[in-house]
Amino acid sequence: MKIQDISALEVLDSRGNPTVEAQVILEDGSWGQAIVPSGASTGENEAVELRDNDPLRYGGKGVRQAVANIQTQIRNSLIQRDFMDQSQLDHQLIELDGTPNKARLGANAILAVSMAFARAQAQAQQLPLYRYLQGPFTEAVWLPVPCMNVINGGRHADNNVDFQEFMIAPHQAGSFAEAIQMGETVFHTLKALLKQRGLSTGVGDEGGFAPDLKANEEAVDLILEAITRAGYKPGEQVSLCLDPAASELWQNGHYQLSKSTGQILSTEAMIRLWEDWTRQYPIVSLEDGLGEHDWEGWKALTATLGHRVELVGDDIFCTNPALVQQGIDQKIGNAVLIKPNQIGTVTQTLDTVRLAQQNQYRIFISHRSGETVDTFIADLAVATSAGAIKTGSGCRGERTEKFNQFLRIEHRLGAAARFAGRDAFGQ
Ligand SMILES: C=C(OP(=O)(O)O)C(=O)O
Ligand SMILES: [Mg+2]
Repeated sequence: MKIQDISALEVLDSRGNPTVEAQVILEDGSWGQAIVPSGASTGENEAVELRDNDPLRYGGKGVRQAVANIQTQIRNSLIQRDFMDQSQLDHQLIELDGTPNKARLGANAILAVSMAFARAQAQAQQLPLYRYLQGPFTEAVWLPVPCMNVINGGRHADNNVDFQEFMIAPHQAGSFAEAIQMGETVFHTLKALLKQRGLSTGVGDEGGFAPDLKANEEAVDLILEAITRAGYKPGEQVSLCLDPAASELWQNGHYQLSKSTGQILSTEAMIRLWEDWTRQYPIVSLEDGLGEHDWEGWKALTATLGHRVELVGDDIFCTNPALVQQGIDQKIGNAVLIKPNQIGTVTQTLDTVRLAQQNQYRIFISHRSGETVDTFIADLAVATSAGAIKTGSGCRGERTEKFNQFLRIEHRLGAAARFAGRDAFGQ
């Protein structure tokens, strides 16, 4: 079926920065729309997010050029053409861009069109998006564990906590709906606990609380207490996932805890810290425990902890199949974080998922810290049978809308729905 029209406009993300929205209309009137998100603690090898650099508009963060690229070059090369499938469309976009990292047209422009086309095709084929995206994957009936980021630090909050994300994983649930209820109960209990301790209940970029604390460990202690007070057993019903986003701490070959004590740690000291934390606390998943340049450190971390903890690569892999392949070859990590805008098309995102799964690496689907109410990643998680998703926590609409989409999918699947549970972390 031919593409009849493509359009785009500049809209806003949850940080109030511009981002790209695209619409694709097919000749039968089927229609798809999508908005791309934006990261703050980005990996160096991510596909290029095109910004205008005009200091008089949004401090240089406008995306008018990316929008113009959709309305002119991309539109001209796609309309009145018939694409057999998602892959053909995406490869046309990659070819048109002509660079290895989508620097010419912008990954934000390309991904918005790729996602909008997927939605239009799903509508034309009368399929829910998760079924359209399912492709050669196993049956799309698995709902992931919602890993809710309840304390924010690092680049995502103006507090004194160095590590970026402290998440709860309510894995001992019978359904996604029950997991959300458990997670929200802990979230609200944590709020009451912070209030009682005289700590701030203001939230960071991803909806988790962002208090100033005595030490990074206090974040974990508070969450464990909230889990217990909420009536759950830490480690049995609700465990922890961390994303310290260690690339952000990396300075001159060391890790610097500059928001708290200023302590400077070697790679070996960081590995020891994660060994201690994962023995002491019920941590099932550790993302970016070391930085993207520290491949030797990652090898040692994987050899030390990989048999008992999920080690997720975000900045080091950038959802890029070539980098994931290098990681597999060098035995780095055992799971891949999947963020479609790190690579820039739906097809390449699915390629990375497939490569990881074929090599027994788990996948963990992720939002960005700058989000919108677009729920594409929820359908992507079900389509790929991803065991886990992180999409913030309980009180910001752009995050809860993803939870709501999972609730809709679970409702729609009815008795066929399955909840991933603890297996999602290889435990
Ligand atoms: C979601 C993350 O943050 P950002 O979107 O800022 O990269 C992350 O680091 O995993
Ligand atoms: Mg990360």
